[in-house]
Amino acid sequence: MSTPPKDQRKRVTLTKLAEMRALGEPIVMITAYDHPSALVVEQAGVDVVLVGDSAANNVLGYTDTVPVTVEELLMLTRAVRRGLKTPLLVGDLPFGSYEASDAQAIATAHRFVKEASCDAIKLEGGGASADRARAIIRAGVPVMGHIGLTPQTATMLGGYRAQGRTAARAKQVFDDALALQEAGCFSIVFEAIPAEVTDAIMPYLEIPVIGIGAGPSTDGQVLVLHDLLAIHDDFKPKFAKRFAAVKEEMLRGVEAYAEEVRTRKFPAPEHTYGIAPEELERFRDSLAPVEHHARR
Ligand SMILES: Nc1nc(=O)c2c([nH]1)NC[C@@H]1CN(c3ccc(C(=O)N[C@@H](CCC(=O)O)C(=O)O)cc3)CN21
Ligand SMILES: CC(C)C(=O)C(=O)O
Ligand SMILES: [Mg+2]
Repeated sequence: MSTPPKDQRKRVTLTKLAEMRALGEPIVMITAYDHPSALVVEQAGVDVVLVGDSAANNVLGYTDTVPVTVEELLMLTRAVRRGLKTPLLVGDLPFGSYEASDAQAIATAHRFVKEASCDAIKLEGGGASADRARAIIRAGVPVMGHIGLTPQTATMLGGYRAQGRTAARAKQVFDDALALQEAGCFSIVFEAIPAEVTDAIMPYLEIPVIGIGAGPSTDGQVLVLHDLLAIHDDFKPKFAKRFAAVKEEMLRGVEAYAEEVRTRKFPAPEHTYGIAPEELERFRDSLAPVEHHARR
């Protein structure tokens, strides 16, 4: 299916995502953390945009997603919102902003909707998170679940490792998926789960599943923008395919700029402002004679 021109696109709704699932049309989801990226993903015609808590490592320089705060993510999410018209915008609740109680979870979800105009929020985990998800949904905010490799609690999972690789752990993933569906989530992200395990779970789910390292049978795929564009070159899990080499291009550009400044090739006349000759002459006449030259 080709992407219609920008001005003809309709806003993506939860209903639209459910229809895409029913029709077997793959759902395209991507992260964005700033305004220029939002403009690019809007123009490319993606369906869902996540301002991931992965902004922590991808744009804020933290080593993992644990320290990023609600305030930090809200600032980035607002910047993305200003660039989006069509895709569904999902805010990612950071670690520590929803686990303590239903009241905490609802208050945080409402901030993402009221202060950054998110269409929905995402939170990590099955079990207890399913209760938090239910509470947020009852409070009027659509929730996307996220199971398998849940980076906020990676320490408890034994590090960044694929999940569901034994019969018992696969059953855990299955139970988590059903708990989130039962709680009323409109969609679930499956991260780093063997494709065969995903295949086996899919027939039990009625809501769109978006995979990242979960094989080809999910209803859609999500990747981190910085991974698929290679804006950095230090993150390469198995699922991260590179579709462009943006860091290389950025480096080339900055090196070329530095070189032209050092060789005085830049700025050229076309980058330089003029003044009418008579104005320049009057200006010069108004100056006292030059007494000494600092240089040149
Ligand atoms: N740039 C970026 N991309 C992401 O996908 C991402 C983030 N950042 N930050 C938050 C989390 C962290 N994620 C991660 C981090 C590491 C692996 C990783 O090293 N995976 C190993 C698994 C090895 C195994 O289980 O055998 C791999 O080789 O794929 C996977 C996902 C996913 N999220
Ligand atoms: C990878 C996606 C699902 C995510 O949660 C993030 O980027 O924060
Ligand atoms: Mg996340």
